[in-house]
Amino acid sequence: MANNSANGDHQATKKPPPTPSPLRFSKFFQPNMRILVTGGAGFIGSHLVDKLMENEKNEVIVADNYFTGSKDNLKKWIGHPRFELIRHDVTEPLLVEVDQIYHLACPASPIFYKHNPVKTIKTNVIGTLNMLGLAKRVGARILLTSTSEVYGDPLVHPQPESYWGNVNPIGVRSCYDEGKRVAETLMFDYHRQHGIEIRIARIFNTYGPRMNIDDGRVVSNFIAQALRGEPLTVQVPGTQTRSFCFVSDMVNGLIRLMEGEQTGPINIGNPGEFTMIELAEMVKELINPNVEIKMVENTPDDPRQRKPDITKAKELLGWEPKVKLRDGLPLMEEDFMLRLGVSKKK
Ligand SMILES: NC(=O)c1ccc[n+]([C@@H]2O[C@H](COP(=O)([O-])OP(=O)(O)OC[C@H]3O[C@@H](n4cnc5c(N)ncnc54)[C@H](O)[C@@H]3O)[C@@H](O)[C@H]2O)c1
Ligand SMILES: O=C(O)[C@H]1O[C@H](OP(=O)(O)OP(=O)(O)OC[C@H]2O[C@@H](n3ccc(=O)[nH]c3=O)[C@H](O)[C@@H]2O)[C@H](O)[C@@H](O)[C@@H]1O
Repeated sequence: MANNSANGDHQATKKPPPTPSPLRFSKFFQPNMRILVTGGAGFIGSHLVDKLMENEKNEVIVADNYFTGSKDNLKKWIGHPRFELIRHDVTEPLLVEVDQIYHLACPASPIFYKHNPVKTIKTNVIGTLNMLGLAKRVGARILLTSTSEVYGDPLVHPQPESYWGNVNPIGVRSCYDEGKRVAETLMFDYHRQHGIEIRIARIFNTYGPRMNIDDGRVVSNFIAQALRGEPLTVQVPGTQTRSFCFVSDMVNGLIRLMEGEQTGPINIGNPGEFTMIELAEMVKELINPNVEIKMVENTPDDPRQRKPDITKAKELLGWEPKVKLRDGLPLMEEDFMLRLGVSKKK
């Protein structure tokens, strides 16, 4: 494992953070916490918005270009006095007055981020630069949703935050992996150079209701296939592993990180590790025992194993996931059946 002293030291910035709006300290006017969620119309973002809106002291602004997200995910909040939805691409500057920024905007599914790789890089680099510029101007705290893909095809297992990763810089996944690595670099440079309050979450595979049907990610693919009675497509060799975190656990982890004192990066994920064959067998057992499991071709640079070391999240945030994969998968079923217009096949 590479020695990564930088991971521990970056709290010690000399510069004071920029001053938040004077209203924050007003004696007579107590404003709500104004929170920007970029990518809030997407899968994780919309669940995060639901949770943030539960707190009556929060005002939530979502900025999203709807590339992989949808207004449907937010329909219960449209028209709510504490909620605003802006069609906006983060590669363009955004002028809003906020206290916190959850910066999620970025396609997450490999088929979407590979669809227009140059745009994916721009979203990660220029988009993060713009959101950091906004954080600097208004004195907001900013949280980046980075990814376990910064570890690439990891040579250390499970992956602690101190591991620097094994990433192909010129492969078809690089627009995402390297884009997020640059986004992390930008976060720390703004922190050290300008005193911005930053938080970095390294998210491991997350699943749950509202994932795009057929967006190519393995859990949504298998559930949709099982409900349609189609074969579950396990990409070879099938022994590659992933660790799957239910979305409600993820959202709690992100909020804890934002509210705490740690910059991160901190792994947020569920350490339960499964091969893709094991996942297919579980979906078959729980959703539709009549479907076949079919081996199909894989895509280049697919990481062979992935499992978070969540010691830091446990110790520093007091966070750990609660929902086991076996309990989480059935929680997606109803949402997928409704959207697919099918009933359970048994
Ligand atoms: N879901 C996972 O397993 C996972 C794992 C690691 C990291 N993440 C990160 O978490 C975040 C959310 O992931 P998700 O699974 O909800 O994905 P998602 O694709 O459902 O959501 C991403 C959202 O960002 C929006 N978006 C994309 N490009 C944009 C742009 N240029 N300007 C404005 N909006 C833009 C999309 O329209 C969508 O609403 C992403 O940053 C992703 O990299 C997710
Ligand atoms: O956790 C992460 O950091 C990243 O996880 C995902 O990346 P990946 O793990 O490759 O996600 P999937 O596309 O769901 O693939 C997982 C595994 O399932 C396999 N797979 C996928 C789809 C399928 O139909 N069958 C199948 O066996 C793939 O070969 C791969 O080994 C996404 O790239 C990002 O959302 C996220 O940043």
